[in-house]
Amino acid sequence: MTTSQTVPALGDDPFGSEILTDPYEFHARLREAAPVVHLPRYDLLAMGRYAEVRATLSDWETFVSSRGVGLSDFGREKPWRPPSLLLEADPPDHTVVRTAMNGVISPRNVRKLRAEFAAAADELADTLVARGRFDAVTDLAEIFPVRVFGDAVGLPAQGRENLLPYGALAFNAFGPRNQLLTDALAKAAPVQEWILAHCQRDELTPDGLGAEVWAAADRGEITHEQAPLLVRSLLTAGLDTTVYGLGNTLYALARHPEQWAALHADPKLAKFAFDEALRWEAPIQTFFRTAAADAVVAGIPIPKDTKVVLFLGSANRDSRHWGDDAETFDVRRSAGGHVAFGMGIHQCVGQPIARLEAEVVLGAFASRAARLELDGEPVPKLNNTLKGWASIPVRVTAA
Ligand code: HEM
Ligand SMILES: C=Cc1ccc(C(=O)O)cc1
Repeated sequence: MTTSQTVPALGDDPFGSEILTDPYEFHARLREAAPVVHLPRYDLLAMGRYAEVRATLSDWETFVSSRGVGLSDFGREKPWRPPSLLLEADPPDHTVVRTAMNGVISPRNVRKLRAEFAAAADELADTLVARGRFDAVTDLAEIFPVRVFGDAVGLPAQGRENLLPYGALAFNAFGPRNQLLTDALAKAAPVQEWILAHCQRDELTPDGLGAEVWAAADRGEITHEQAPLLVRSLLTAGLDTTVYGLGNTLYALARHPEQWAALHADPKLAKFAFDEALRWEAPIQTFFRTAAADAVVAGIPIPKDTKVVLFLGSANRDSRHWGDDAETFDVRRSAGGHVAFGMGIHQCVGQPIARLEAEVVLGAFASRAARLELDGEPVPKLNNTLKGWASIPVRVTAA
């Protein structure tokens, strides 16, 4: 008897439109069924409970990333692009590159970004609060990160419209080759060309994070052949994630006016509101690992070469860890330990930048707007990996 014949099975398609739009009912059944569940549609083993997701993310030796962190097993299929030197690498190779990237996204380099990020946030908040009614995604969440992070990396102003489609392609590519991925691949060529061109030193400003990656190569921390791939990591992971993270945070706050009131009363809650929103609606819903050896999770055998899918969004709402009010959005909750940024050696290296963006944006709006409310039906934006919104009409009442 193989594991897939001994654990409960769920016939759902977690990459179908229904669950991508609203995953929470499926997550509840997944958590209830068992610590490890078989998804026969993709012949995957799935984990939806906090304890097992956290443990599997932390056990990088057994559950490896170098065979891909999506559905595709790089041990069996050619990746759609050269694998990431961070996300899709294991120690010791990963360790060297991650150490270099930790130096690029250092506290000192992030502190240097604060003034420009805050000025851009204040300018955007002044404009949008004066307007009174706007779209929290198209006027804010999709604008702010592209402006401030695009500048921080050192990209030219022209061509930035390639960034979000490239990220969407990369995140769709972690999933199955369904219509979402097929459509993204169909229009990928010009976008990929622009991205790869702008990983080169001479396309980046001399004082940005991209230049810092190339300077790490000059110091011998990484090779010059690796440098463009590391800049590609920044361009792949640094935009869509924060766009969805900001959008999801504003959605959560607009859906819970009493939570906005708490934030308006105390704008220092901004950091907590962001973490709680990431817990409550994780921008990245799933990541995969591959068992490099026979393993056991919660007493369940997981054979070597098995692909396991980890439902981060489900783990973040597991009442076994978060208590009976796990489904409640509460900015005063201590959401520390959530897995929206992952856990372990691959835990998000860009966290400090994502948090800085959220802190200055939420702080700028919280101090200017006494009320934030939905002003129409939000429209989901479907992606195999990312959960978030294409549009969130809101209206604000100036303080
Ligand atoms: C709200 C925003 C963000 C979210 C939710 C997020 C989420 C994540 C998650 C879940 C991982 C772990 C992947 C795994 O375990 O396989 C990760 C890794 C990573 N993130 Fe983020 N991220 C965000 C923002 C950023 C930003 C702004 C950057 C760039 C500055 C970035 C760069 C990276 C990189 C390079 C990795 C790979 C790290 C490694 O494998 O060692 N992320 N992120
Ligand atoms: C968290 C997502 C993510 C996507 C791509 C990369 C990369 O390309 O290195 C890293 C993280």
